Amino acid sequence: MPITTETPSNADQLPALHQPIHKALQHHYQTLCDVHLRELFAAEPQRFEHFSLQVDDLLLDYSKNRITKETLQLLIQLAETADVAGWRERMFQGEKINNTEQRAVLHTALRNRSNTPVMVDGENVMPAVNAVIEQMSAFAERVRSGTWTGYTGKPIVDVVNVGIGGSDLGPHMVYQALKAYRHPRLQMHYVSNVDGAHIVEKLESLDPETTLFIVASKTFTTQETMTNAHHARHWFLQHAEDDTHIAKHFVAVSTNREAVIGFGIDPDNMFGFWDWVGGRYSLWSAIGLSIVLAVGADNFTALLGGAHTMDQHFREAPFERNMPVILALLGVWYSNFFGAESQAVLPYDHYLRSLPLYLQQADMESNGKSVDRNGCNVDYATGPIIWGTSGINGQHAFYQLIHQGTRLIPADFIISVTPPTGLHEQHDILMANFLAQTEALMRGRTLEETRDSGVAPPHAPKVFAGNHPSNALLLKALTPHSLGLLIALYEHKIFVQGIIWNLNSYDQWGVELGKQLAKCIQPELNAAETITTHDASTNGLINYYRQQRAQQEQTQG
Ligand SMILES: O=P(O)(O)OC[C@H]1O[C@](O)(CO)[C@@H](O)[C@@H]1O
Repeated sequence: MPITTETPSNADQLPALHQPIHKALQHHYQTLCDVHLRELFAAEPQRFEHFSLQVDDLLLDYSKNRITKETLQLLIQLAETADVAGWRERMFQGEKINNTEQRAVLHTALRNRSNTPVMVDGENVMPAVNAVIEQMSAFAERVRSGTWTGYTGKPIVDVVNVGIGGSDLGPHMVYQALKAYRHPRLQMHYVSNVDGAHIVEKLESLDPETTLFIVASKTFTTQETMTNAHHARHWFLQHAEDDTHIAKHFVAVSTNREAVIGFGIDPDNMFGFWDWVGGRYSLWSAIGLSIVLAVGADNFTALLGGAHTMDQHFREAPFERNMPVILALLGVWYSNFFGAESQAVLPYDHYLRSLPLYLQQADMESNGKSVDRNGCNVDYATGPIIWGTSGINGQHAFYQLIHQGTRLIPADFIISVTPPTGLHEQHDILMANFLAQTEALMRGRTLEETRDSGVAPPHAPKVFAGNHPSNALLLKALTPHSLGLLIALYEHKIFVQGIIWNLNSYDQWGVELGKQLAKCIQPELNAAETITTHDASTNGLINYYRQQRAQQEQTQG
């Protein structure tokens, strides 16, 4: 039996991993865990056809996974047992599936290009969604055309997005990814860290006359963002002097109108969104304002369109042809049966270099949980550790461990067919490495093959066990549309895994405790008396810091 704090009386409410299907999968795992991928490929020459799937501009080849058709059938039964289809409908229809905060989860409404009504508390949210898109587009047009000017009449050149977590990672990643679509005059900057070095370094090169700040915060209370925003405001006023000029240089993106007004930003320059948009799912909302400024409304709409295409696919395709469902089930297979602890994300694309970072928040803040939606401790693995970096660079850093280390690390390899730069020779090298890595991980190299390959002895350290699973994701090209497809694919994968693990993927209580403690500790760093209210370690560190700082201040005079 599960180690739970509260055991639901109704067996139907038990997590899918406590239902008989789990036993069936465990049994199946025993029959497959020692089978090598080489054998699976040898037994099934049509494996690519059987285990690949295309959605619009995105191809997923999942044939290099340690699965058979039976595995998939059983995993699909697991998804059915968890009622993934029912939960999926509840999400799309605006039910409050975020049960700890009593909120709907409707990032899909933000990109609902078919504009069908989406109801929350009896109200269709689409008119409000469309109105904000209109507002962002009109504003972006003014900034891009140069008709929106700074306080001395010059067009805006630099835009600084001040935000953290979901109010930073998504827009920043998309801005990098869509470099080819950027406005030639406008440059976006992203300041997130409260470490003063981040904003100081950024402001060094900026001209207050031509800089626009977007203060991006869902709550408008996040300490890091508000501290940076106040610093930016102070810096700006040192130059502009008159605070009526703030209206031309500061805009806000938030759900908290009062706090925006309190900061001194004209509410006409506020772009709103709603509590049913989770921070890590918010790049499609007004949080994407820097994206609209950089690439224009049409390209932003194309990004939304790509995500909408994936939403429709996710909502309608049968599980056996459903890309997010398949990706999610493969992850569950490795986490809960093979004991894999992490998942590598390896984009072979310089412009997607921030995708692993973005997915770390999306996935780990969503499914990094050990209490399920019924308040019970789970006794199975949930969200994996997401990590990775851009391909080739990673090959020369950590791939050794993936190939020959002791851990099983499933990896997603991502690449575009068309290079964004037009440099075909380089792209072929990239592609060849992409393919070589997935092949090497899958095949490995036996002792005999190592000897025959002419490699000098000793041979044993040069043997590769292989049998390492990977997915290959190929975009036709990195466009706003295909990027939308890709991001939404991962969002829905996270959703499906959360349902199978019986989690609420849309709250994040785990980040709150540290925030609260920091608020207590901050004044203590400047207290006159020795601090004794914490554990010995924390007290010791606080007091060491206070003493050292006092000594340094004394020396500096
Ligand atoms: O947009 P806000 O409210 O400033 O929050 C920023 C981030 O802080 C968190 O609440 C915790 O890291 C994230 O979920 C969120 O994306």
